[in-house]
Parts: sequence; C-alpha cells; structure tokens
Amino acid sequence: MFVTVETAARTAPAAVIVAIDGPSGTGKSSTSKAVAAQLGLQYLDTGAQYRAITWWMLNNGIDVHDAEAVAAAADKPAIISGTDPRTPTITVDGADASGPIRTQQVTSAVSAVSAVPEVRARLTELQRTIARSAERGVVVEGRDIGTTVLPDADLKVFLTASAEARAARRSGELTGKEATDLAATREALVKRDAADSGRKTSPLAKAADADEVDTTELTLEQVVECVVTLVEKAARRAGQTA
Ligand SMILES: Nc1ncnc2c1ncn2[C@@H]1O[C@H](COP(=O)(O)OP(=O)(O)O)[C@@H](O)[C@H]1O
Ligand SMILES: Nc1ccn([C@@H]2O[C@H](COP(=O)(O)OP(=O)(O)O)[C@@H](O)[C@H]2O)c(=O)n1
Repeated sequence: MFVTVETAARTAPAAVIVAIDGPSGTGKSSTSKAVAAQLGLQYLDTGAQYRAITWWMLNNGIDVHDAEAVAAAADKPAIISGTDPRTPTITVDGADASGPIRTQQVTSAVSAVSAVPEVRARLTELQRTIARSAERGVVVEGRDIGTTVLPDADLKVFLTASAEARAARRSGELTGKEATDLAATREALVKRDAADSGRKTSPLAKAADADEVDTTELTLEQVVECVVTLVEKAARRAGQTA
C-alpha cells in the first residue's frame, strides 16, 4: 500500500488566519514573511498598502495634511498586493511601488494619510477581501489587524521592543548620514508611533486577546520559532472547534 505524505516544512495549518500587529521596528514584516513561508501561508503587508496610497497622493500633488483632499482621492489609485511571502509585491496603477514606498518622504507622510477614515475604510475592505480569499491561510501584519480588520483571526500576536532596539534595527537598514544618526531615527520612530496610537480611527493597539511578544532581547529566529509554535497551537484549536 502506498501512503502519500505532505512534505511541507512544518505542519501546514488549513486556512489559518494570523494577525500580527505592533509599532515600527518590532519585527512584524520579517517575522510574518518567515512564518508564512515556513507554514505555506500567504502574507499581506498592510503597511505597504498605506505607504502605496501615500506615495500616490504625493505624486498627484495632494497635500497629505489636508484630510478632505486625501479623503476625496482615497478611492482613486488601484493598489494590488502580491501575497507570496518569498516575493511580496505591490503595484499602484500598474507600476511597481516596492522601492518608492520606502523613501523617507513617504515614511514621514504616511501617518497623516493613514489617519483619514476614508483611506482606512477603503484599505480595510481590500485587506478583508484578500484575507477571505487566501485559500491556504494568511499572515496579515499591520497596526489594527487584530482589533479592526480581522477581529476573528485564529491567532493575534502583538510584537513590542524597546525604542532603543527598534531605532538600532531601523538605522541598520539606512545608509549614509541617516544610518549614523541614531537619535534622529529614534525620535522619528517615537513620533510616528504616537501619531499611529493617538489617531481616532482604528489606532495602533493591542487586541485584548492578543499574545504579546517582547522581541527586544530575542533574535529574529527566536521570534519566528515562537510565532510558528503559537500558529500551530491556534490551528489545532481551530481544528477542534470547526
Ligand atoms: N528580533 C530581532 N533582532 C534583531 N533584528 C531584528 C529582529 N527582528 C527584526 N529585525 C530587523 O529589524 C529591522 C526591522 O524589522 P521589520 O521586520 O521591518 O519590523 P517592522 O515590520 O515591525 O517595522 C529589519 O532590518 C529586521 O531584519
Ligand atoms: N494596518 C496598518 C498598517 C500600517 N499603517 C500605517 O502605515 C505606516 C507604515 O507602516 P509600516 O508597517 O510600513 O511601517 P514600518 O513598521 O515598516 O516602519 C504606519 O506608521 C501607519 O501609519 C496603519 O495605519 N495601519
């Protein structure tokens, strides 16, 4: 008798939905991509979508601090996210936006754009549609995934880390003068966290039923291992109640 064995790297959970939230530099993107790749899940970077809409606003001469102008244009750009964790992609009106959305100009404008309710409503709907259609399950990362976008997720993880650790990680990614200016990186991070946590609509927040993981003293590999274990447990729980 022949027995077919699935050879996924780990036990691939059936259509499990995972929400990963937290402030900037806590390791959301790196962890989410690695966990999704290991478990054969899809991956959605919602921060990239907020950055993409911000990039479009800047390119189209819209004052990002004029909430009415941003709201009026919120439906205009076509944003498409590719959800393979090994090669995530994002396009705006058909153009590859993965490079330009990481510029300092976009980073400093994104919190103002993401605070506009019409922008959030549009992207929340898009994110739910992508999560619903992810047949293999999905890891979705952002700021309000566990609280607002996917409140029924099978697992919610809230990553934290000290501002010092986060600034050191971020400045390791920068080049030239920006890389050496750790104090300025830290200040910009803390300012963006405050704006994201303080906005009225769907602020950065830990869901009451989220597992909090402080990554300050952990390597990326340790964080990934911890979250993989949490996903496997959640998938077993979901299987028991299905
Ligand atoms: N536990 C960790 N220890 C050290 N560096 C890390 C850790 N997690 C992530 N990093 C690094 O920190 C930077 C920011 O991580 P990222 O995943 O982009 O965070 P976020 O998505 O939360 O902003 C990346 O360069 C990443 O490689
Ligand atoms: N679900 C989300 C994800 C991101 N965002 C906004 O998008 C910005 C960029 O998100 P990001 O995940 O790319 O930021 P980093 O943590 O990578 O610096 C955040 O600072 C928030 O203003 C949001 O409002 N809600």
